[in-house]
Parts: sequence; structure tokens; C-alpha cells
Amino acid sequence: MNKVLINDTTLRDGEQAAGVVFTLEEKVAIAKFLDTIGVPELEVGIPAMGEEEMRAICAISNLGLKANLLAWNRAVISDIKASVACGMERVHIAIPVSGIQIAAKFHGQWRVSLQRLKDCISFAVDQGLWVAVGGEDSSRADENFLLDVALYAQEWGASRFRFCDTVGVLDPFTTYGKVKLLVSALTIPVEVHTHNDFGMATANALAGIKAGAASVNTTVIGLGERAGNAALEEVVMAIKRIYGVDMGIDTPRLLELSQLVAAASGANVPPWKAIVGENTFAHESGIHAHGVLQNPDTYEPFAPEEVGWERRLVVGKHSGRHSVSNLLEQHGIFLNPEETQSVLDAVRQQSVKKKRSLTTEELLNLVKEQRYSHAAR
Ligand SMILES: CC(=O)SCCNC(=O)CCNC(=O)[C@H](O)C(C)(C)COP(=O)(O)OP(=O)(O)OC[C@H]1O[C@@H](n2cnc3c(N)ncnc32)[C@H](O)[C@@H]1OP(=O)(O)O
Ligand SMILES: O=C(O)CCC(=O)C(=O)O
Repeated sequence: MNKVLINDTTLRDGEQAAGVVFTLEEKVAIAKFLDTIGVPELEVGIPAMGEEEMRAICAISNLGLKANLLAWNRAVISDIKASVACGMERVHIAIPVSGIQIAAKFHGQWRVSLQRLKDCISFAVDQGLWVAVGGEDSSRADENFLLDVALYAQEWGASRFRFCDTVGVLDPFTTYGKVKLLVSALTIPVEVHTHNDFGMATANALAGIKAGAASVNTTVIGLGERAGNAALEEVVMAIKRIYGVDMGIDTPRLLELSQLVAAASGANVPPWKAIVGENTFAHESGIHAHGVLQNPDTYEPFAPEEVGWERRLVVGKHSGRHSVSNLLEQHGIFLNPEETQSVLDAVRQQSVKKKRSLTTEELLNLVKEQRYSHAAR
């Protein structure tokens, strides 16, 4: 797999998640964090939204970050003027490309939409801007029409074309085929933008990259419209660990970044969320805990420290003797096999009663209550 460029859109598509509002300070903090950990490109917002958003984009633009910054625009000249007013040197211009979208937004008049795109690219290029074009709803567009739009965008001066699975309807196989067509036809790089409506945003992003996309859109914790986008932490770690390509991202800070974005968005990250969910390196099941105690590779795809976690062994309904005795030994308590089994029985009972795993303190209390002769050597 080729080295791919991450263009993170937490500050644009991420914030579009219904109910999410970042303050200016939060936007700045997220931009700085993404930049610090090595994300090379950030889509920072939509200047056309008005003064408040423009202030935040200007503030980010004034930070002097290493990352390239990009503002999102419709094919509307005043949108691009607003981007210029925010100090943007790079603009992304979106144009609907599917029949459904062109009908809703341009009354089916595709020639009008193409003329708008041409005018906007020319205007932006004349302003000295670097221009990327996004084919909104590329996945449902007629393939020949999509190709024509992309080729025209290239001819008119765009430096990159974004393939958007706007409503997340593709699977990795179809994504691969569609992106490959574009990559083969264009000389400018192709970017993939995927949504998670069927839970395939990350898989589709990887398929697009495999097909030759040079750039991929992500958002932290997968925040974004409806079911969200391809998650930054998933894409980065999959590329690193499945394909062996290190993208130069400081991955031990991914957890802290996810917590920053979760707090700013008011979102609860599910415990089972890939890479940054709190259960991703927690082991309760007896067979798993036993395996992990022998060799963590038995039940972990990579070391927890690589993404900012520490491994946790938890005792509860599904535990076995090995994890119970391991935890107790860490507290200087050494039991014989019969005693360990009776603690395990008590752990199971308590866990079922409480409908959760036990804390270390609860486990130690159980042992105390049983007053084992071998306890606390
Ligand atoms: C797939 C995506 O995520 S696209 C990005 C979506 N993000 C957002 O919408 C968040 C920010 N949006 C906003 O703040 C507002 O929608 C604004 C400022 C952009 C526009 O607001 P309004 O002028 O009030 O229009 P409204 O949002 O109701 O309707 C969208 C208008 O943009 C037009 N439009 C939509 N996409 C495009 C496009 N790519 N190029 C040109 N025009 C477009 C629509 O046809 C409609 O035009 P109309 O007013 O002439 O009918
Ligand atoms: O950039 C574009 O063209 C649209 C991006 C987007 O958010 C989408 O299609 O879901």
C-alpha cells in the first residue's frame, strides 16, 4: 500500500453531526492537537456559515500550523470569497454529481451545475488558491458522468478530486472498483470520503486507498453526519498494523485526542469502539485473560501503549482462576487452588448480582470476608 495522506475533517464534517457545536477554543484546540500528532491536512470548516465560523477559521489559520488547511465551499463565488477572507490558501469546492442531488439542488440542470463549478474553479485559481473538488454523492452517480465531471475539474485547474460516498451505501468491493476507475482516468490525485451508514466507512476508506486514492478523509471517533465518517484512529491504525505503513502519526496520543473531541462534541464513545473505546484492551473472559497472561498477542492485535491505553484484567461473571489469582498476587495474596476456586465462585455470584464486573477493592473484600488461611503472605 502506498503512503496515503490524511485530510482530517473533524472540524467540518465532524461538527456537522446533529447537535454538535464546537466553540472557537475547542476548534483551535482540536486543530492544534491534530497538527501536533502529525496529521498533514485539516478541513477546518465552512466560511459561508457566517461570522462566528469565519472567526474560528481565521484563528486556526493564524496559528501557523504545519498542516495544510482547507475550507469547504459550495460551488458559489461568495463562499470562496469568504474562504479567502479567512486567510485560506486552499479551498475545497463541492458539486453534486448524482441524479438525485442534481435534481434537488440544480433542478436537474447538470449543465448549469458544471458551469458553476467551472466559474468557481477559475475564480479560485485566479485568486492564487490551491483547489480541490468534491463530487458529492459520487457513489450513486452515473459513472460516466462522474468521470466527465472529474476530468473537467482537472482540466479547469483542480489539483485533487474527492470521491464521496455521501450516504454510505457502498461496500469495500464496489468502492474499490469505482475509485479505481477515477484513479486510472485522472492525473490529479483522488481522495476518498466515506460514511458509516452501514458500518463500512473505515473498510471503504481502506478499499479506496487500495484502489489508488492518494488521500483519505477521516474524523476523530468517526464523528460526522448521521452514522459518521471513517474514524481517524481506525484508518491510521489499520494502515499501520494491517498494511505495515507508518504514516508518521504519534499514535500513543490518539486516545487523548479522542477524549478531547468526545468532550467537545458531548458524545459518549461506546466502550467497544475500535482503538479508543475503554474496553479495547480490557479482558474479563477466563480463557482470554489466561491467554493474555501467557502472551498478550493471543487476544490483542497490538500493544495497548501504541494508542495510549494500558491493558486491564477485569474480574467478573466470565472470569477464570488464572486472572483471579493474578490480580490477588499483585496485592500480595497467594491462595491455594481450592481457595482460588471458591473466590472465583463468589466473584461470579457477586458479578451476576451486581450485573457488572467487580472492582479490585470488591475482589479484595471478598477475599477478606472468606478469611483464607493462605491469604496475605
Ligand atoms: C454532504 C455535505 O456534507 S455537504 C456540507 C453540508 N454542510 C452544511 O450544510 C453545514 C453548513 N451549511 C450552512 O451553514 C448553510 O446551509 C449555508 C450557509 C451553506 C447555506 O445556507 P442557506 O443559504 O440558508 O441555504 P440552505 O442551507 O437552506 O440551502 C442550501 C442551498 O445551497 C445550494 N447548494 C447545495 N450544495 C451546493 C453546491 N455544492 N454548490 C452550489 N450550491 C449548492 C442548495 O441548492 C440551496 O440553494 P438555494 O438556496 O438556492 O435553494
Ligand atoms: O466535499 C464534498 O463534495 C462533500 C463532502 C461530504 O461531506 C459528503 O459527501 O458526505
